[in-house]
Amino acid sequence: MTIKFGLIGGGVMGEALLSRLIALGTYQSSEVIVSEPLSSRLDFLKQQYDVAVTTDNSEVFTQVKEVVFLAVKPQVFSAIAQELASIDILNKEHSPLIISILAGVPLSQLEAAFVQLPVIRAMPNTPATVGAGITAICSGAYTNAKHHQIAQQIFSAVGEVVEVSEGLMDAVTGLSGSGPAYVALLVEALADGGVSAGLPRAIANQLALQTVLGTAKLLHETKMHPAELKDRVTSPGGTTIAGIAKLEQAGFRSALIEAVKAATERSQELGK
Ligand SMILES: NC(=O)C1=CN([C@@H]2O[C@H](COP(=O)(O)OP(=O)(O)OC[C@H]3O[C@@H](n4cnc5c(N)ncnc54)[C@H](OP(=O)(O)O)[C@@H]3O)[C@@H](O)[C@H]2O)C=CC1
Ligand SMILES: O=C(O)[C@@H]1CCC=N1
Repeated sequence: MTIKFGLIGGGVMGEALLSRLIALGTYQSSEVIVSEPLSSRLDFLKQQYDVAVTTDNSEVFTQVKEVVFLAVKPQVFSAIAQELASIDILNKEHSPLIISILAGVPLSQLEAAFVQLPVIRAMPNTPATVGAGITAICSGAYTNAKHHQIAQQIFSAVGEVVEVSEGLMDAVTGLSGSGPAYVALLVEALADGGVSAGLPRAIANQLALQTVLGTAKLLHETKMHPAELKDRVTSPGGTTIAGIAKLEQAGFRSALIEAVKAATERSQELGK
């Protein structure tokens, strides 16, 4: 069987993508190879997804025909680029498409490492695990319509896809890439508030989670502006405006704006 998809870095995001791609049949298990340094992790991925595994990244490059998917930390990118510099990828019969989800690492660095290869930089997020992610993609100089279609197919398997210019990728990282952590914090804090107000923990967790899920669904399905929804919930002299006044006093909106900006700046730093 031809190896079509090679994953370098089978950590949180690598596995999230892998699990969906196999579950949806985008790639068969027998068409996938995963490279990871930790043998216990490799054993797990092999057992869970029935894919070929290796500790040698160069094996991925020499075997893969369609896509090499980079899902390592940005901090190890230069080591990997050096490791692969000696491999004659260009002289392979089929040059693979390189897809990188590394925060911050720009197309210029990727294209310097994978000379004349088609490269797509992408930023997915963890809801990809359940098919509810959103991924922004931007394409390098050597990509064509076919590469574009492959990337669209891969990321559509895990949620929505948007195309942006590369200059916006760090901002995407600060918002939707990191965003699931902000929302998780929100859910946890809402539940804590409920417990503080006397609710049993399990009920508070359920109320908090379904409130966030339901609100997101309502906004998504009706396309209502968030400000309009806020106005609809806020009865004059009622409970919600009392809660909102406290949030404004604590700088809730400002904290979120600053969080997205700080994460964007950190993404920019990771690319230097
Ligand atoms: N987590 C997220 O929500 C998102 C992450 N990203 C990006 O995805 C990438 C991966 O992040 P994440 O999955 O969270 O990180 P993880 O640490 O979970 O995954 C990275 C994996 O790469 C492995 N690895 C380390 N060195 C090498 C190497 N030389 N060759 C092959 N594999 C190696 C690690 O193994 P070991 O643990 O043994 O070191 C680990 O399993 C990052 O670049 C991040 O910016 C993008 C969008 C969202
Ligand atoms: O925290 C990080 O650096 C990665 C990138 C986006 C989400 N997680």
